Amino acid sequence: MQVLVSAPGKAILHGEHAVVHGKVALAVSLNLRTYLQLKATTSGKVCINLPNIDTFCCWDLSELRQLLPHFCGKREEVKRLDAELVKKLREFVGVADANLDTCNMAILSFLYIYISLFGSGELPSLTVSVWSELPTGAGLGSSAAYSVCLAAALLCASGAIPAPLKEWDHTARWCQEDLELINSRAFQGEMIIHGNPSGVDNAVGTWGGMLRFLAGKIIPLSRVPLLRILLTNTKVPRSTKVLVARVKDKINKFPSIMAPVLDSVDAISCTCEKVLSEMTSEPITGEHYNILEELIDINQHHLNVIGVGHPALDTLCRVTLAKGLHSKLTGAGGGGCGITLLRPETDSSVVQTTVQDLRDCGFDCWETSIGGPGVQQHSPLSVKEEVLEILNRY
Ligand SMILES: Nc1ncnc2c1ncn2[C@@H]1O[C@H](COP(=O)(O)OP(=O)(O)OP(=O)(O)O)[C@@H](O)[C@H]1O
Ligand SMILES: C[C@@](O)(CCO)CC(=O)[O-]
Ligand SMILES: [Mg+2]
Repeated sequence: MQVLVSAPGKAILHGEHAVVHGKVALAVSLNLRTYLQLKATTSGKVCINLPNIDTFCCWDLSELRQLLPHFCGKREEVKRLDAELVKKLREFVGVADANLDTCNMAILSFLYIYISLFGSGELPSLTVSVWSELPTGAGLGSSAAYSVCLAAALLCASGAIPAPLKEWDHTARWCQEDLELINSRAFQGEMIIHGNPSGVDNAVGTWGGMLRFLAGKIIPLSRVPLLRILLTNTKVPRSTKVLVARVKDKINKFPSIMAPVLDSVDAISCTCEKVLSEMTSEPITGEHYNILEELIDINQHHLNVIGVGHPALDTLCRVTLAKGLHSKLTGAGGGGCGITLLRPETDSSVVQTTVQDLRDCGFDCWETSIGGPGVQQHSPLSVKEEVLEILNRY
């Protein structure tokens, strides 16, 4: 048995952090994807290869079986983590509670999904290799794309969902019911990595396209205008888990001050959704873009107020504004990535000089297309050769 899957990263247009506290977020998938290959083996081992984060691990099945007595097998409850299993896995991997180490988080989420799916039967011997085009830990949903790929491949390997790819297909997607299963298992992976995720990132990784997310409810936005977006990675490292916890502390400390800010972010997401919808039903005017730009500016100020800005993100906003372009952070902030809205009439020479100015600040910067498909199964022919070469190295 062999399964090859991929899931996209995401950009949040509006609503990051507020969405954790029950407000609306608008998010869109990117054309940057994470790829995962799972191979059933007869080695009696479970191996995981994560070259993006330089992590390679193998365990004997006999070692992993020791975890099973602590796994109670009530697997229908997927909205919460099995605290006993998490504790046991932390001991097994040797991670303290507060440890946020990149490789430990990735290993823990893999082992959690693996044990919770296979723990009540025979543990299979397999090798999983992951490669991503997304920067890790930079606000583009790398953790969600990783968790969605793990969930899809392991659910397939367990037989809980079918492999949708037919002999003659290059790519295939699962039916709605299977996507819901993938999304809920991926949410568990996100809980391990994020602590308290809203679920918006794994929803975009699962369904792709643009969606509105509110309190776990996912509404795909099918009629959206084509937006041109510049992505900038400030390369300032940050952890979503730490930033989400920091925002929660601030809300607890200043509830009456922070609540109106979150309400305002909610109103920004709703206004943006309305404008985007108008742009598909009436001729697009400069005024539509003026409003989208103002919403970006207001939200960026709010994100600074809730404590998730960074001087490098201020630099991004300043450098792009000097060219008449508007930017905000995307994802958890504290560094990582920002988005810049390009107007249809923005000349390519302006884009090029902006990109150069941002690169001169030490940032990575590229124009991206948005709205790509959610989680997919692939035939090897439909995956870029360089990606296949990396996955097949292990
Ligand atoms: N390609 C990958 N291989 C292995 N682990 C990965 C990969 N991509 C992400 N991860 C895991 O996800 C963690 C980063 O998640 P984090 O939520 O902090 O950032 P993000 O998802 O990129 O940004 P955001 O949540 O703001 O969109 C890494 O520390 C690692 O554990
Ligand atoms: C910061 C946050 O709102 C988005 C991270 O991409 C966290 C979440 O929703 O889980
Ligand atoms: Mg994440």
